[in-house]
Formats: sequence, structure tokens, C-alpha cells
Amino acid sequence: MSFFGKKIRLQRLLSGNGRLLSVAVDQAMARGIFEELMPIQRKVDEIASGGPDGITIHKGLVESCFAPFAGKTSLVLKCSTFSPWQPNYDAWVTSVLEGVRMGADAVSLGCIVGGDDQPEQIRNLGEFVAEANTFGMPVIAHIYPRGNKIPESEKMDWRHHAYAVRLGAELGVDIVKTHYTGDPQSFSKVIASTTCKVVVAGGDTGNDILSAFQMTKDVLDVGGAGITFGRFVWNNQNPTAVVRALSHIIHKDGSVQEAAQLYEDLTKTKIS
Ligand SMILES: O=C(CO)COP(=O)(O)O
Repeated sequence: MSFFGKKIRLQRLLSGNGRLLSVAVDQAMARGIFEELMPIQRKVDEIASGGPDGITIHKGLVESCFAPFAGKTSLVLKCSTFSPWQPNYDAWVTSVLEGVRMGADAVSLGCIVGGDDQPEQIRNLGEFVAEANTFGMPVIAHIYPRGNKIPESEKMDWRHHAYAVRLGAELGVDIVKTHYTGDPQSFSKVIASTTCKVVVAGGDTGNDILSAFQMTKDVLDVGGAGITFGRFVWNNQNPTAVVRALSHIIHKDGSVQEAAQLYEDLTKTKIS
């Protein structure tokens, strides 16, 4: 096992203060067409200009869109996807080796727990971690408790999220991304359930940017390691400003008010 390689890659990815600010642009294949994500090169340019730690992207877009930013932001190669017709099954679409060939600093895999096919999905994740370990490649797992055995009313229950992040730790994942459970008290219990770093997804189309800043701050305050947002960033008219404002909170310990002011200064848009 190449622990040294993993250490070097994690050091590059979490180069600031051990926290993660990454932006995912993997939603088109998973969720269907979003007009805002269609001009993908422009979106990647705008996101990268804000200086995120990493960009989570599928393999075919790495050469066409990501390559100019190598050395400025880390590549997180997304190795699976769900689909609009099967939102609860993450199919493996490439390998860790491809991430090594592309120069990735981490690879990421989705895993939906709480459903009939959980055994298959956790076996995939376990094998993926084993392959990543042979290359010294950090793994970021997107683990969501939304399988068909979990009733709709329980989908944001902290216990299911605690289960998700613990499962990640038990399978050797380095960073688990899951949903925020809505309040710092319940999310602190999620964090306490695991030994891995925990980051949160945005989870919606991101029209309320102030709530995204507040969620980011709340996650950090209870010991979370940061965020991997997608729609909150690229659905915004100014992705660069959103990334800079998030960076102020995540890497400079800035307040929500300061981030909002920075965002307003960069966009000249008043938010309330
Ligand atoms: O990482 C993500 C998708 O892979 C997060 O996406 P959203 O913030 O749009 O939920």
C-alpha cells in the first residue's frame, strides 16, 4: 500500500487548513439537462477562477475542460454516476487507474445506502477503496441514505446520515460527502459517528445563496471538513464570486456576513 502517495495527494487537495472546498460539475449525467451547466467550459473556467481546492468532474471532460487548470486546482475524478431514471443506483463508470493516468489528487464514488441494492453498492465501494489504496489515491465517497427502504419522512434523519458516514469510515474512505441534516446539533452527531473527514453537498438548485454560506459555517463549527457544492455554485450568475465567498468562510474562518459582503462586492447584487 502506498500511504506516502495518499499523503502527498491529500496534502495538495487540502492544502489550506486541512479543509475542503470543492465544486462538482458531474450533475448533467446524474440529474439530466440543466441549462446553466451546458456551457461546461465556461462554467469550469468561472469556477476555477474562484480558486477552489478541487473540481469533481467526469473523465471525458478532464482533457477538454479541466486540463488548463492543472496545478492550480486539484482534479477529483468522479468514477460513478446515478441517472435521472435510476437516482438510487450509482453505476461505476471508470477506474482508479484512470484517475492515476489523469493526474487526479482524489477519486470519488457514489454509494446510496438504505435500499435493496445496498449490498452491491457497498461491495463496489469496498473494492474501489482497495484499488485506490494500491495507488496511494485518496477516496471521496458520496454516501447518501436515500435507498428504497428508507421512508421519505426519514430521509433527513441524522441517524441515517450517521450510518452513512460511519459506513464510509469502516470501508476505509478518506472523505465522506453527505447531506447536511438541517441544524448544527443533529449534524454534530453525524460527525461524531465517524473517523473520516465529512463534507456536505449543496443538495438543491441553490437560489438562496445566503443559506449556503450559513450551512457552510454551521458544518465547520461542528467539526465538518468543508463542502463539495455543485448547483449552489454553477447555477449562480457568478460562480467565481460564490467560490471566493465560500473560501473566505472555509479557509479564512470568515463569518457569513463577511462572505455575503464579499459576494455582494464581487457581483454588485444585494442579498438578504
Ligand atoms: O457533489 C455533488 C454532486 O456530485 C453536489 O452537488 P449539489 O451541491 O448540486 O447537490
